[in-house]
Amino acid sequence: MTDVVFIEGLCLDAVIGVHAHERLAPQPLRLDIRMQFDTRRAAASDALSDALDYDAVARRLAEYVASTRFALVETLAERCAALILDEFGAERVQLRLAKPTALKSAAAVGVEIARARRSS
Ligand SMILES: Nc1nc2c(c(=O)[nH]1)N=C([C@H](O)[C@@H](O)CO)CN2
Repeated sequence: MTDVVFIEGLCLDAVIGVHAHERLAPQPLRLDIRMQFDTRRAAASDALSDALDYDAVARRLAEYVASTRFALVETLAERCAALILDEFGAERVQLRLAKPTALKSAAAVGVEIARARRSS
């Protein structure tokens, strides 16, 4: 089963970066998220309670990211992926975290990671 619930182009702001000027104010981030989740139950019931609610994920990430002040995109990406796996029951998550304004010479910089839920 490889059903995926995705969020494309989630725009969030965070204080993030290694340079002093990045510590002074939030900067824009773009997240692209693919969450592996069996969608058959939700499709059968047509009930949001059976789905991986991407609106709830987006709202929870916005709340969490706004509270962070990491140096590296790697750290924030890791924490966001863990939050999705732990709180929303996704089997796997692929997360791309980009800084569109960090480098004047680039359209964006960032990191892409893939993490799976650890079997207990
Ligand atoms: N692998 C990484 N390299 C760099 C990062 C990062 O988060 N991960 N961050 C910076 C600066 O904060 C840059 O984004 C702004 O000048 C440089 N390299």
